[in-house]
Amino acid sequence: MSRSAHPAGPRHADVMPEGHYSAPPSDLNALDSRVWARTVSRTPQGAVTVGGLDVRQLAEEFGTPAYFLDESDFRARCRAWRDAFGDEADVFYAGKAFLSRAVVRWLYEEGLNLDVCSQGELTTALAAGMPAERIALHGNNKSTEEIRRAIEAGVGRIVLDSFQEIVRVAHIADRLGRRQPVQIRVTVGVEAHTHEFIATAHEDQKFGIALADGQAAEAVRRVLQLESLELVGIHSHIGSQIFDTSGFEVAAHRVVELLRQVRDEHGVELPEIDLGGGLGIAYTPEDDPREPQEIAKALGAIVTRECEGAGLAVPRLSVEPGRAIAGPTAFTLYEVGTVKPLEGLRTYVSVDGGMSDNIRTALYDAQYTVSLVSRASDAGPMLTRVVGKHCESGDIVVRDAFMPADLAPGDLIAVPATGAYCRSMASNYNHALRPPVVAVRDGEARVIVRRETEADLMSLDVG
Ligand SMILES: Cc1ncc(COP(=O)(O)O)c(C=O)c1O
Ligand SMILES: N[C@@H](CCCC[NH3+])C(=O)O
Repeated sequence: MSRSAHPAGPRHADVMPEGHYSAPPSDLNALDSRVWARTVSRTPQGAVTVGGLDVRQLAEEFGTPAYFLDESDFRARCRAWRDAFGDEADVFYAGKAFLSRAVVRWLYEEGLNLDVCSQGELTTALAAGMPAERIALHGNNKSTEEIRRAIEAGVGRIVLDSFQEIVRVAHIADRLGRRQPVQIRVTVGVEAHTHEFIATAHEDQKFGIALADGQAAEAVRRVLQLESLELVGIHSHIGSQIFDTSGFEVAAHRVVELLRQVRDEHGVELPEIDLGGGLGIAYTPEDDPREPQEIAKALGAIVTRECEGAGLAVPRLSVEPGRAIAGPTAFTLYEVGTVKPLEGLRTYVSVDGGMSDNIRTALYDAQYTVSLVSRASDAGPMLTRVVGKHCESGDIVVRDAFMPADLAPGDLIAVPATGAYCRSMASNYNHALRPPVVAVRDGEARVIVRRETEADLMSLDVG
């Protein structure tokens, strides 16, 4: 549909412009519990609260844009994963989704382990007191310094990603006089039904060692020969924002086949299998994620069945959810700066943040919803595009959203489900100051990552 074909007309015209939207929701003031953190609700007076605190007061105190994270929801999700997998399995929260020292303490207290994939994440984890044996180190190109720090700290596992890395980790462990537990990350050849940039188990990509051509079996041979490495298991991560367990089923089948091969060739039964993370969340009410209980049951059953078929003892299972824990627990609060109607197209709503605090829309064409939160409105719907303030026309936060037609500068709007991969992927584009993360719980709000300041920016610019 070409844009010039759209007649000028009412704000949401008879001939609708291209986009991902369906009909306007019947109630623009409703907050769909599938996409909002658990303690978010709208008061009878119209404003929205989180953890019992009014967003207008939060904006007043902490400014906008800002991420507000529902701590009790985060902790509840940790517990749900922990309880669902029980004592026979380990849950490693994937720190890349969002990590801070407060988060590390919550993970520790709720009984989760932690997957880190960089020195910064490792430092954060250790600084907040996560016991090293509960940390796993990932990465397709870990530096020698990262490896040294991890081994010295005594991390529970390093996940090996290439043949060069096998030698590198073995050498460093040897020099430090350690025997380091390791897993080998394999690519199982599954095409995950997700965006190309976040699928990770097809063979033509940078992560892992391929099962298909015997490379993974060769990696096992090499690791088993190295005194300073203790091979504890095989790791597979098939991608991200995945809704069904069929990809995990194929992955488990192929990983168990490798375990069988290893037993037959070396007489060794590897005690661990990690199926990675990647479980999807609801960004819009159309998304239908599985509950941890259901996932745990399905994955446990798949692994048990495959191992029984191969005559192997069932290894200890681990998983690495990041998005599924952090994602739904936060929203980004923005103030509307300008409202620009383009007749017959849509209304552009500019907010005080943008692609610097949420790159996912630009990067993956991710879909989000948005709501007016500083008041309720009984105005009719208008089709909007929520955009940021960056010098980039692709600076879109929410591509298509219906908002009340009386939306005006000064209103506060919020985008839910921004707890994962928003603050952690935030940038300083246009010298933006990255927003704070404010944890809210039982009527109290606390900054856990402070807003960047101009002084922070200037301190990097050494003249
Ligand atoms: C090895 C590994 N584990 C876990 C995750 C976490 O993924 P998600 O946040 O989608 O659960 C990732 C990222 O995709 C990953 O690469
Ligand atoms: N950052 C991605 C997912 C990649 C996860 C890490 N392998 C996202 O926002 O969806």
